[in-house]
Amino acid sequence: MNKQQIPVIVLAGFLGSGKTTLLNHLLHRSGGSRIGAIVNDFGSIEIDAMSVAGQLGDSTVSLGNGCLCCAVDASELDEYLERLARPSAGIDVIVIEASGLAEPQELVKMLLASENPHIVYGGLVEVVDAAEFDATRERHPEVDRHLGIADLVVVNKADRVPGEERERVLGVVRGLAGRAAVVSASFGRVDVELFFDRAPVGERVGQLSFDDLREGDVDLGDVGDENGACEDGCGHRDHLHSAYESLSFTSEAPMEPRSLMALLDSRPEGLYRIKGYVDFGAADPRNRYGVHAVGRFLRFYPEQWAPAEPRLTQLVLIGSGIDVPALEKELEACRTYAPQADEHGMWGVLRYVQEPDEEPDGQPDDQPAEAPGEEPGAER
Ligand SMILES: Nc1nc2c(ncn2[C@@H]2O[C@H](COP(=O)(O)OP(=O)(O)OP(=O)(O)O)[C@@H](O)[C@H]2O)c(=O)[nH]1
Repeated sequence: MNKQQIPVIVLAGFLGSGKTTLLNHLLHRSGGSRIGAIVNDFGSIEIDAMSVAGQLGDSTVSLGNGCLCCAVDASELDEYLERLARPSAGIDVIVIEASGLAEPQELVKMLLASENPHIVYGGLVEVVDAAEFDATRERHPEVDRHLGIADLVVVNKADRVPGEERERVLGVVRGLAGRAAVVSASFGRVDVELFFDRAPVGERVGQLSFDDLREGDVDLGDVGDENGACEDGCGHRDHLHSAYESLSFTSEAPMEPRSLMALLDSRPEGLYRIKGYVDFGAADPRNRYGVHAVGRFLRFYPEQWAPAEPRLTQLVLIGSGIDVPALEKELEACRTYAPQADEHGMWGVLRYVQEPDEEPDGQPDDQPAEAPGEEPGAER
């Protein structure tokens, strides 16, 4: 490897497996290394990019609204790589966080094909949600193929899976991952050296070529197949995202907590992933609520509004077989214009706020939220 070349690592994994959490861990624990991040959001509101520490700046860029694997040409990616790899940026390693529905081999191919002399492909890291692993594989057998081309697999959410079951999942993943290193983690807390120094650099990465990737190639011949082609007609009928739709919802009016909880508590099976931020207005004027749903798992994360931050609700909902217009109407119906909050309205939300002992370890720029109890109308 040319010393001047910056390794570019692809961070992939199914919806909600913990890619952004892991990227934030890397950013916080990078020591003297400077990480450039490219974040690819599936929805048109760039929630992942907003959740990345430091957010968008000279070292983090966002590529939103669709999977990078279906970019008609790779020029946008090249442009970002160029920007991050220029010597004046002082970047040591670049991490591309793929959307949760991206086809990793397409991203790897783009990197291998890049003519940018400053970068070199640095390996594929797949993040697996240990708690959802069986269900995800059942719905998407393609996941096995993704693990087969990985250089490092992080079996995340170990905290949600008891000992024996975790060992079983690790065993299955090891069987599928071939020669990749497999590590178990909670909240993406992996040894950072796995990324920057030791793995995923190694024989396997050195050998990965177009030929390796071709084995897992999909049939690109069926453009327009109504059961398979991507919305944008790229024809990648076997891509995970071909069966998924997303809804991006923004509201300037606050959300009424009881109505929103009624909607979330009865969300349809196919609505696998929800992420974003909610403004509950008078029910808790101090905090915005980060929200994450992954399968049946739901959590709210209160955090203080920044002083000049516009009070918006911004949500991305991703699912398969969902009725997008109906969901949008239901969300619109949750908006409230009432100046006073319902006294116990937040109870339903606070059930889903994580306990302190579930928290990932304190990160330098974590901003603790204050309980809404001090505000009129909000109680725990
Ligand atoms: N219990 C538990 N929750 C986790 C862990 N890692 C991440 N989470 C939570 O899982 C949810 C999704 O995490 P993200 O890091 O946003 O997942 P992602 O893979 O970036 O999601 P997409 O970009 O939508 O595919 C969040 O609520 C995280 O706090 C973990 O190890 N244990």
